[in-house]
Amino acid sequence: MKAGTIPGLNHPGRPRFVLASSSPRRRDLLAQIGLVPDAIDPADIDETPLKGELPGPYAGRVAAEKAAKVAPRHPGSVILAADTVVGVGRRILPKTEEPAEAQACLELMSGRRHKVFGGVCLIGADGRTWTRTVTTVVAFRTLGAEEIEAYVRSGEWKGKAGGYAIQGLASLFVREVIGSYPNIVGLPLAEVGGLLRAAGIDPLGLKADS
Ligand SMILES: Cc1cn([C@H]2C[C@H](O)[C@@H](COP(=O)(O)OP(=O)(O)OP(=O)(O)O)O2)c(=O)[nH]c1=O
Repeated sequence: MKAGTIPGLNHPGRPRFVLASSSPRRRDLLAQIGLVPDAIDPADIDETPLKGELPGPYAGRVAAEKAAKVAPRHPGSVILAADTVVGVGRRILPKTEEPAEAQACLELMSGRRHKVFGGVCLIGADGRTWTRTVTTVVAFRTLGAEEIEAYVRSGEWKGKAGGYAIQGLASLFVREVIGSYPNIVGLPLAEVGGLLRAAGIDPLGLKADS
């Protein structure tokens, strides 16, 4: 094997792999483990939380619904879908679209911990389905009003769960991360690697689990 190449993920004969996501972060995270999807087919579903739904179950449910929506369009393919949800206590924070929403999220998270729930759903070529939710705890330091204003002006929060993106300027706010870092960005890679292997797309070129 050539130095620096990743052996297993794109091996000939592996099942066709479809990423059911429009997120460039998810594409980048998969590229980090050497996996280039054969197709990208985002799922357009209603992401409204159910009445009283908690953030963890919500992340898993939405990921499963995204995968189930896309799977019939790709028979015989492996489908991966995900959903990233930020929760403070029992509350689900929005994917922020307006500056005032982002400001409210940052004020809420300032000086305290929140949880990022990464729901992932993988459907195998034979229709077997795995759904997992991975939790990462993130502690923000106390943020000044001017810092929050400056961050809101940056626009980096647009379309991001909880109104921030840890891979950018918001890294300045993070005092501590407990758990998977890539889960915050969009995919819990350790978990995803295990599921891919079970579905016959074997990271590191190991034999797939049966
Ligand atoms: C908390 C946080 C979220 N995010 C992003 C990841 C997700 O793209 C987004 C949450 O929205 P999602 O609904 O999980 O994903 P999406 O709408 O971007 O893409 P798709 O539904 O097609 O898969 O927030 C970051 O990029 N960095 C962060 O630190």
